Amino acid sequence: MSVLDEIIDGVRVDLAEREALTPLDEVKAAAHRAPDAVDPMPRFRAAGVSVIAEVKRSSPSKGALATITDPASLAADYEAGGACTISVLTERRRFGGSLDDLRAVRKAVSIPVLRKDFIVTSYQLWEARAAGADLALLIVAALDQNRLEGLIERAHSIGLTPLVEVHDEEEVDRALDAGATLVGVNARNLKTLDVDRDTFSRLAPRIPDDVVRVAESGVRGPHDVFEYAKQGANVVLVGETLVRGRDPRAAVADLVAAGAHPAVKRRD
Ligand SMILES: O=P(O)(O)OC[C@@H](O)[C@@H](O)c1c[nH]c2ccccc12
Repeated sequence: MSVLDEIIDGVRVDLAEREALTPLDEVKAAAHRAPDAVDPMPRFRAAGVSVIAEVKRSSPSKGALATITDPASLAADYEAGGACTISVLTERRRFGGSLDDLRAVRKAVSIPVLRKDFIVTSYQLWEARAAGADLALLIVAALDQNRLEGLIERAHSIGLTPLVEVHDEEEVDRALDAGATLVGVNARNLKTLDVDRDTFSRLAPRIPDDVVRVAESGVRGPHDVFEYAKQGANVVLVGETLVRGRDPRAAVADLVAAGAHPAVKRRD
């Protein structure tokens, strides 16, 4: 069984508990009461490379990364540093996250918020919206094609922008076939946890220009942002480097400055 399979087994157990506690109708009602979602796509399509900064306590590959006592203030620092979106890991067992973290972050920032989790049912999309998320991650490797298409449609229908994550050529094709307009290329293989920073440059040419491309994982600093920019990224998603650093606001600002460098391709 791959790491991804193990994570998803745990996610399904936790999900069943929440479903038993809160019927879908209640989650939907809460989602309808939430303020309207913000569309992140115009910012992602703007000139330069924008930064999604992630609130991440632990990871399956490295264990505990940082003691984040106040996710809301970390997210506020990210926003002050110029992040255009905040990603919040809500998976509990391996990443130490929760929907409470997402709700706290939502209250603290005015930029869009992404629910980063292993989403396998529309219940989790409704939960995301009810907690105030604007985007939700959908991992192609975790979903068959029917389910992927269904979840992309459902996300749009409730106002969430789906970030569709891929790691190889076949997954890119599946994401595009399913209608993804925001595609994340994860340098980390979720089945083995290995990072290969050449993944983005290999897959980017397969992704048409009208689709927004996000380079995910393994960004160590401004140099990597610059490299991904040259390879055609519109957005970078950064977790570990930011939560481990001493000054998250300055660290985000450095990445944002690299993404706004005049040598970085401008999109009109
Ligand atoms: O901490 P990093 O290497 O900067 O990576 C962030 C992000 O890309 C990573 O957390 C991630 C990408 N895709 C995922 C899917 C599930 C959980 C986590 C992830």
